[in-house]
Formats: sequence, structure tokens, C-alpha cells
Amino acid sequence: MASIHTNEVLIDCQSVWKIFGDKAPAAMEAVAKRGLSKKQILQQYNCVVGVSDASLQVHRGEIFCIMGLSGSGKSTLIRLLNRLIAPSFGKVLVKGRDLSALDATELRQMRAQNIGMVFQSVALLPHRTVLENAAFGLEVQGIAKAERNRTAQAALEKVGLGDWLNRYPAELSGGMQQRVGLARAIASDPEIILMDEPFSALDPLIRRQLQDEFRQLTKELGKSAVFITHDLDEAIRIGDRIAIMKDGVIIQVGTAEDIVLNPADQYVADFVAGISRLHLIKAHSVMVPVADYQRQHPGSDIGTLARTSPEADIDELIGLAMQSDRDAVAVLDSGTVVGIVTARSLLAGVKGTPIGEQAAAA
Ligand SMILES: Nc1ncnc2c1ncn2[C@@H]1O[C@H](COP(=O)(O)OP(=O)(O)OP(=O)(O)O)[C@@H](O)[C@H]1O
Repeated sequence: MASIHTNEVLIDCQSVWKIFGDKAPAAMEAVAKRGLSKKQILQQYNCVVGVSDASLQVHRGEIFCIMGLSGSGKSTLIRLLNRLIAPSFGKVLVKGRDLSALDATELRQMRAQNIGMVFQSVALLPHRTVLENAAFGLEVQGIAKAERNRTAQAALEKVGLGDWLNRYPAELSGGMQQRVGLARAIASDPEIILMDEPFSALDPLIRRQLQDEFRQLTKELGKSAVFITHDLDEAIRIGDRIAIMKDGVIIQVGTAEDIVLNPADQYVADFVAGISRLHLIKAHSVMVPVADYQRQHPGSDIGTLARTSPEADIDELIGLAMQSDRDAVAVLDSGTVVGIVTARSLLAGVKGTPIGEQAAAA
């Protein structure tokens, strides 16, 4: 799942809190001064903590998934990222600009140009055609009809709905309606697309297809995205990085591989337990240092081993090891052998054990 993302930070969410309820400001003060727990805030202030001290950064070109069970705070967090709601504490910067400092016009402009949103229910306008629905964001921005229709048509073609321009939403399946929602977001051409569980109402096959298309399209267009899901498989399939939330708190941020190999706590470990490692764990995470291999296999010529790259996954490594008469594979980076994957490291990879623990267990 290699991808091109840069270090430029597009969204910088700094220690953000959202507390709901009439006494939210007092509750927030109590949190700051006395460090009250979520439960205490509910008991003493009758307020609900939606998001608790969340910090994250989304880079240009990145697909960032926020994963958590129902009620963990995902929707609240994504709504804070384009100021559909304002934080009780903390700051959200989009391209370096503090959202709380923007006036209504600037905020509208920011949402149109920089940070567009696709919701779980796409809310298509029933009496408008597919084309008019896809062009809706541009219409709101005051773009002339001919131009907005041209742009919307191109976006609909990208999502495979080029033949459906003059149909009405009721004539479309759920998956197709989601595609119109996606086309609407693409047509508006924001740098960052926020997606709140857009595929959750779809059946599994269509859903997987849309996940792959969404990832491919986002990368092709050079967009960045924040994608909410309660499904870890979906997060892994789509995300370059994943934030895992529980009770309003982000408990871990990392690549799927990081999270599977080094879960931050038992909660995350339980979550990732059922995930297949075959395509997730890469050679660089399970290879042993060349010196260690040579110590254990004196006289072995690493020059004659099968070769692969640090990004090769376990599935590919097993194939390579099986094809050769040696049960080890050399990992090369820019022509240099940087490590060796052994039969033991393959087993550890399938199990999802990081290399440090392998060494300790050896
Ligand atoms: N407007 C609101 N007023 C009061 N409490 C709210 C409000 N919005 C969210 N909450 C509370 O904040 C917490 C987080 O909710 P949120 O909707 O962000 O979770 P979620 O992870 O998106 O859940 P789901 O997957 O079910 O949509 C919940 O306890 C919820 O009850």
C-alpha cells in the first residue's frame, strides 16, 4: 500500500476537546483544573465528552482513517475538522490557519476550496438529475451553469456514472448514489475530502469495490482525505494511516502494519487479532540483520539467496521462499542487502510479532 504523501501538514488538530451540554464551559474548566474523568463530567455536570484531548496531523496526499466503535467520537472529531462544530478547547489549523479565527465568508471559502465533506447519507436532491446533484456544490459557490456542468460531468465519468447524467436519484442503487456524493465532492475540487462512513450502508461486495475505487481515485487526483469508519478492514484497505478511537480518546495512530505489530494496548490488540497478516506485514518489519543470519548460518552465501524489496509482503515472501531451495530471502534496498527473511521470521510475520520480540524469543 505504498503511496505518495508529503510532509506538508494540511490539518493540524491540537489537543482538541468537545464537551456537549449546557454546562460545557464549566465542565471543560473542571477538566483543565481537576482532570475530571468522562464519567465524573457526566455525573457532576450532566455533560457528555465527545472528544477528549485529540491531536492528529493529516499530510498532503494522505488518506487518514479514523476508526472506532459506535459512540467513540469519530463523527464529532471529523465535524471539528471543518468547524461544523467548534471545539470546547484546543485548536484546529487547516493549512496553517486557525479555523476559529475565520469569519463566515472565510469559513465558507475554506470549506469549498480546502475541506469538502461527504456524509453517510449523501442527501441527494430528489427532483434534480444526477448531473445537477453532482454540480450542486459548484452551484452554491456561484459557478456558471456551463462550467459547473462540465466539471460535474467529468467527475461523474471518473466515478463510472457517465451514462447516468440525466437520471434521478430514485433510479439509482445505494452504491450509485454514494458515487454521486463522491462525484459532488470531487467536482468541488477541495484539497481535502472528509468522509463520514460513506460506504457503511452498502452490501459487502459493492462496498469493497467502492473502497478500492475511492483509494485509487484519491491517489490519482492527488487529494488528501479523512475517512471515518467503524470497520477495521475498511480502514486497512483504504488508509495510509489509521487513528483508533475509544471513548473520545485517540489511543493509537499509525500505519496498519504499525498497529498490528505494536498495538498500543489490549483494546487495540483485541481489535487487530483477527486481521490477516499476509498482505499487511512487510519484509522490513520481519527481516533479521545480515550479521545475525551469518552468525547462525556460518558459510552460507547470501549472494545466492532469492531477493526482494523491503516492501514485499508476507504472502510474496512465502512464495519466494518456496520457489528457492533455501528457506531464506535477501531483502535489498537500492542494491544493498539490508536484512534476511528467514523461515522463522516468516512465521513470526504470519503471527504478527515484531522483529524485536522475535530476537528476544530466539
Ligand atoms: N450533539 C450532541 N449532543 C450531545 N451529545 C453528543 C452530540 N453529538 C455526539 N454526542 C455524544 O458524543 C459521543 C461521541 O459521539 P459520536 O457521534 O462522535 O460517535 P461516533 O464514533 O461517530 O459514533 P457512530 O459510529 O455511532 O456515529 C457520544 O457519547 C454521543 O452521545
